Amino acid sequence: MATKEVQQHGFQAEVKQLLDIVIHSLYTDSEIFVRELVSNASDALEKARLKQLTENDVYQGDAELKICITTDEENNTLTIQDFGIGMNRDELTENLGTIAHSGTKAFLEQLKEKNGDGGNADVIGQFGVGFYSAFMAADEVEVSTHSWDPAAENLKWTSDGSTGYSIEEIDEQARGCKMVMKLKEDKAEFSKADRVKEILEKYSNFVTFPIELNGERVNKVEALWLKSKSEVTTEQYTEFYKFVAHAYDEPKFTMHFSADAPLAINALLFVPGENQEQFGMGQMEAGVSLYCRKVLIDAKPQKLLPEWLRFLRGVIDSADLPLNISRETMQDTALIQKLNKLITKRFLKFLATQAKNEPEAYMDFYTKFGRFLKEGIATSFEHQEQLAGLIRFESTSTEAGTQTGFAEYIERAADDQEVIYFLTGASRDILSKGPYLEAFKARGIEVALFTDQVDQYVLDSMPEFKGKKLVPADRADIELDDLEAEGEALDASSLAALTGWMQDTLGERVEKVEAGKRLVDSPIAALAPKEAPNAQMMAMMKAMGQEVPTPKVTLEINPRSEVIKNLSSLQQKDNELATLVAQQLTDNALLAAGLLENPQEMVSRMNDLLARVAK
Ligand SMILES: Nc1ncnc2c1ncn2[C@@H]1O[C@H](COP(=O)(O)OP(=O)(O)OP(=O)(O)O)[C@@H](O)[C@H]1O
Repeated sequence: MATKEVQQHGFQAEVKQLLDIVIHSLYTDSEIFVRELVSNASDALEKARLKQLTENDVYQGDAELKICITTDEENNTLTIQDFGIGMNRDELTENLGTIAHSGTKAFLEQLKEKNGDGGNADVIGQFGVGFYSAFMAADEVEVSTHSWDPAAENLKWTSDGSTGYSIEEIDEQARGCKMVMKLKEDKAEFSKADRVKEILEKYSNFVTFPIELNGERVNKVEALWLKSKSEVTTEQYTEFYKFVAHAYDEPKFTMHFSADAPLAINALLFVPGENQEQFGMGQMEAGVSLYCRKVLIDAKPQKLLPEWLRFLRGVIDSADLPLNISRETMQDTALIQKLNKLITKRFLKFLATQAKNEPEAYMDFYTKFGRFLKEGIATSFEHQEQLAGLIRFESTSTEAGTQTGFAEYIERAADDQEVIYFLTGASRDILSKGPYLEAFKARGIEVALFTDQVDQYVLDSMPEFKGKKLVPADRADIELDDLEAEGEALDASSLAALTGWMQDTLGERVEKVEAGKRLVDSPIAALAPKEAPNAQMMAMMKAMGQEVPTPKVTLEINPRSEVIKNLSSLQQKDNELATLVAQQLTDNALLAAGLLENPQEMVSRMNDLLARVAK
């Protein structure tokens, strides 16, 4: 036959960078390349199985879905062959010449960030680098392949993992991929059957397809999720998690349950040990696969669970699903919606139990994954109440650093307290020093303190919890009981004169000035109107590039405060100085509320005031 053309290609720059890391500095544990390649083979087989269900014409449609591994000590090679989906020419270039998948990209970014402090090991532990890991053990890798598509060519991809690769057409190739690793001299261990068997048993026991090593079956196919809980050990769960999630950490929580009604479900779900989004690696992809009686329907179904549960990993198997369901039509079926609702409820109930029975583990989970629950509150009305019960926060009734929940808040509150008070801000310390809490403290009313940037947004989308309205403690319209306050107050007529004068003096700066009962120690507080966004919300809107007009506040003055009393008499004697003091008090109140727009003006006024005092 005629000689076939060999195409030469260069690697994308990122691939070169990755290969360099993989080959020179990455793993001491080079054995993991076997797992990476077997897991790719298993993915390819799952894709082939789906093609067989959905396509009329699949190349070698009756090929057995299995992985065959061969060791050759004499030639120092290891061969991993699958009869999966294979690759055509474009796919070879795309998949084995560039880095398109998120896992590896994220890995490179993390590495870039951490470079310099020598702390690569912890980053590396969290990722797999997929196919390219073959070059940890091999000088040269050959991938011979035929795609599922009958019209595709028989191809061979070859590379030494340095600058590029070649692709040539070959005569015959079974469907799937056959990877031949020409092992490095010092990696000859991987051409030994016993060594490879040991690795396969360690990592690939749960692979759902048969794995044969030199013709002998090595893995036990275990659909762990179909077993009963009592038959499964913690180690098995952990290994299974690592396999399905391509993870390297230990699961934080494992939820294994089955139900017969209203749907037949077997689910095995894991909360990972770490939240990858916390490492700034962009949004995670959904990671719970959908099976029907052990047959994979979709590895990453988008609507099987709400988006805010994208951190979950694992398997949901429902015998009620039609087997030949296609990905496109599956997403919106009533059945998927039912599964979604049912499993979400069940999982939230599971979390509530964890919170009760294992509060420490729950808090650790909450610290890492709490943002997802908040996202749920803001986007998923249906589960809001359940989610709200899982939210944790500090409050004026907890020690600094100790968190509580809404249910406990209600338990502690007086029977006639109809609402839940809260305050949002940058930190507990800042909130405690502000003017808003003192009125509540004086009356023994608990205020929940929220200090995460997203909290205001989240709380705005949650009007109540168990029938109790959520009320921000810095709003002007809060009515608190009268309190017998200590200290002599300014008399009524002076007070009326003072508020009137301040109102005129401050003009447009404020909505109104009034004497209030809520202040105990502070002379003055700026209260936001009921409907206005508060300071935290405004900061968030500004960060998102939105125009946010500063709301006009109501100033509440404390008639028992020394400054206020002095201001009242000063105003009679020295209107100019009194005006400076009133303006300054206003700025102080706005500053405490996080609403001060123009601090420069305040500084020059302060200097004026100081000059007068220091005379
Ligand atoms: N045995 C195979 N059969 C078919 N396609 C494969 C095979 N191995 C790899 N590929 C293709 O090459 C792509 C890149 O593989 P690689 O192992 O580098 O990353 P990945 O498996 O997508 O991601 P990761 O390993 O980070 O989870 C795969 O997404 C897949 O499309």
